Amino acid sequence: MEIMSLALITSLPMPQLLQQAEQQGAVSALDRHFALQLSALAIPPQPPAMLLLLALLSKQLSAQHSCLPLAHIDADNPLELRQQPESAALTCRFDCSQSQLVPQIEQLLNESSLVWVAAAQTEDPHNRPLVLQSGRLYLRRYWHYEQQVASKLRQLACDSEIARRLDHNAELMRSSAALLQGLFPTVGAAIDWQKVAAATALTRQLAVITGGPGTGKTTTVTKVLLLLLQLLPTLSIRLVAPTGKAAARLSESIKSTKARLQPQLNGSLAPLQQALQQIPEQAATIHRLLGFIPGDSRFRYHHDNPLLLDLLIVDEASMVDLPLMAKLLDALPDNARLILLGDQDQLASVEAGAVLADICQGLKSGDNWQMRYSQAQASRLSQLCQQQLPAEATTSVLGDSLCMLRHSHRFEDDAGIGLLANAVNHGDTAAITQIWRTGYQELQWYEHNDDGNGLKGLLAQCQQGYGVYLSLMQQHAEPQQILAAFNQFRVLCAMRSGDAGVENINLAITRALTLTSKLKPHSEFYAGRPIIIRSNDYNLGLFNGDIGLILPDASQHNRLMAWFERADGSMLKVLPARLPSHDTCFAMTVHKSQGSEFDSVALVLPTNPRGPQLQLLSRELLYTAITRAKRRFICLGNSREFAAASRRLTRRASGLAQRLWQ
Ligand SMILES: Nc1ncnc2c1ncn2[C@@H]1O[C@H](COP(=O)(O)OP(=O)(O)OP(=O)(O)O)[C@@H](O)[C@H]1O
Repeated sequence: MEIMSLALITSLPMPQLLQQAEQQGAVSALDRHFALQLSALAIPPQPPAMLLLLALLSKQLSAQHSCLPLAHIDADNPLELRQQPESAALTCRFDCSQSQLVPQIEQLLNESSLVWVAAAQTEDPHNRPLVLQSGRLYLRRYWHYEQQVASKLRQLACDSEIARRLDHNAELMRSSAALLQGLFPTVGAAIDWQKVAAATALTRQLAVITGGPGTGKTTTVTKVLLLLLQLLPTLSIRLVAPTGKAAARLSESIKSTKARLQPQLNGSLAPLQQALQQIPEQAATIHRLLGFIPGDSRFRYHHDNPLLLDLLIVDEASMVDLPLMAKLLDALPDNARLILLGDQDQLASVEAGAVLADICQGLKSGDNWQMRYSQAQASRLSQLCQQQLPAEATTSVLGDSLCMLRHSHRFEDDAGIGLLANAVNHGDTAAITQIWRTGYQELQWYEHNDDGNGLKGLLAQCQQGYGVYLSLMQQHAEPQQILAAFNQFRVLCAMRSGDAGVENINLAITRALTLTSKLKPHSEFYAGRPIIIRSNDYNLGLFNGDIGLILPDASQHNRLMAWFERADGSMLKVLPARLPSHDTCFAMTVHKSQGSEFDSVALVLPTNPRGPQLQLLSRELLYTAITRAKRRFICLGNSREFAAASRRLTRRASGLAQRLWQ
C-alpha cells in the first residue's frame, strides 16, 4: 500500500489505478485519457490527487452535470470502486475525514497551475483549463456558459418599458386591466395564474412561464402576444423550440389557439382583431434561428452580430441545454424581450445542464412551489389582474419574472393520466399503487412475469396501435395521412439496450407486426418501416430525432422513399440510401420523445433493473413518459420498481441556481 502525498491512499499508482477503474466501469476511457492528458500539460507535474479529480470531473460531464461539486466526493471511495472478491483489493481513498475533504481539495486546487480560482476577477488572464468557484470544479468552457446564462438572465429580469408606463399612467393601467379581464374572465376568488402569467410577461423583459402539459402555456402566450401587439404594433416576434418536432407542435398550437380566440374577440376585445392577424404562426428550431454553420459549433448570430428581433419566445425550454442557452442568450439583443415556456418537472436536456429547472429552483419550497414576487411587482400584478397577489421575501430579481401554471385543462382532475402524473411528481407511492389498482380506462398496466404474458399483452397493444397506419398504407393513403396515423401511438423505453431496451423491443414489435401480415420486413428498407434520424444532415434538412416512414412513392412507380413532415407541414422525401445514420423507431427512448405527444403511449421498463439502470429510472423519466400521452398510457414493468422510481429524483450538478438566486 503506497501513501501518496496530499492525503490520498491508493493500492496502485494513479495511472494504473485509473486503468483498473476503467476495466471495472467506474470511469470511461475518455475520463482516463482526459485526466492523463490534461495533467501532462501542467508544469510543475501534478500530484496523483489531481489526476483523480480530473477523472472525476470528466465523469461528471459525461453524466450531463455542468461541474463537480467537491462536497459530493466520497472521501472513502471517490471513484466508487466495487470490491471484487476475485481480484486484489483496489483501494483509492483520501486519508482524511469527510468533513476535512473539501478544504483539503480546495487547497490542492488553489496550488495547481491548471486551476483558476474565480473570485472578484471576471476573467482568467491565463486562460487556465479549470475553474474553481464556490466549491465547484468546472471545465472553463462550462463555467463560462453558466456565467453567461446567469448574467444575461439577471440582466433581462427587469421591468419592461410597459411596466414603467403602467406605473405612471393610471388610464393605461385601467385599460390594460380591462383587456386582461376580457381575455381571462376570472370567476371566483381563486387566483387565475394564466392571467398573472400574462401580466408578468407584459411587465417584465424576461418572463418564464412553466407548467405541465395542458396547463395553458400556449394559450396564455398567444393572449400575451395580443396585448403586446396592441401596445407595440411594430414588435418583431420570433417563435422557436429546441427540435423540429417541438417547433412544428408550437406552430400548430399557436395556429389553433388563434382560431379558437378569433370568435371571442368581440365587444371590448374587438380592437384586438388586428393584433391577432399579426401573431406569427411559424416556429423554427433554435439552431435555425441562430444560423448554424455546418461543421462548426459556432453560429452566425452572436453577441457581435445579434438577432434582429424584439421578442423571442422559446417553447420546450426544459430541453435546451446549457451551451445552447448560453449561445441563444448571447445572440439576443440587449433590449429584446424573452419568454421561456416549458415544464420544469420534465427530464432535463440530453446534453449538459438543467437550465429551466435551475431557473425555477428558487420557487421550490419543500415538495411545493411558491411564487416570489417583490412588493412592487405584487402590487402591480394585483392592479393589473384585479386579484390580490401576496409579496414574498425574495432574494433575486428573477422572482418577479416567473409564473407557474398548475391546473391542467387537458386532463380532467379525476382522469387517470393526470392523477398518475401528479402522484409520480410527488413521489406518492401509495397513490401510485392505488391508481393502478383502480383500473382507469385510460391506463393499462402489464406486469413483467416469467410466463411472458406481460410482454405478450404489450405486443397485442402494439398490433392494435400500429395497425391503424399499416391499414392506411395497405389502402394506399397519402404519406402524410399515414405518418399522422403512425404518430398517434408510440412505444417508449427507458433505455437503448438491455432486455427491455429500444433495440430488443423494436425487434419484438417488428415480429409481432409481421405476424399480422401487414408488415413484410424482407429487406433493410421495407414499406412501413419507421425510422428515427440519429445525426444532423444539413444538406438534406434532416436532424437528429426526426421521425419518418419508408413508404412507396406513387409518383415514381411505387419506389420506396423515406417520408418526413417538415416543421411547416410540407412533406420531405428522401431516397433511403441517402439517409444519414438512423434506427428503426417502433420504440424510442423517453429522452428522444421529449417535445412530442401521442394519443397513446406504451412505456416499457426493464424487467429487473440494477446498478446504473436504476439511476436512469427516475421520477422525471416516468413523468415525461406519462405526459407524452394525451388519451391512453400503457406500461409494462415491475410495479414495485415503478413506485420506487417515482422517489428517485435526478439533480444535475450546476452552480446556475445559486448564481441566479443568491
Ligand atoms: N383557462 C382555460 N380554460 C379552459 N380551457 C383552457 C384554458 N387554458 C387552456 N385551455 C385548453 O387546454 C388545452 C391546452 O392548452 P395549451 O395548449 O395552451 O396548453 P400547453 O400548456 O401549451 O400544453 P402543452 O404542454 O401540451 O403544449 C387547450 O385545448 C386549451 O384550449
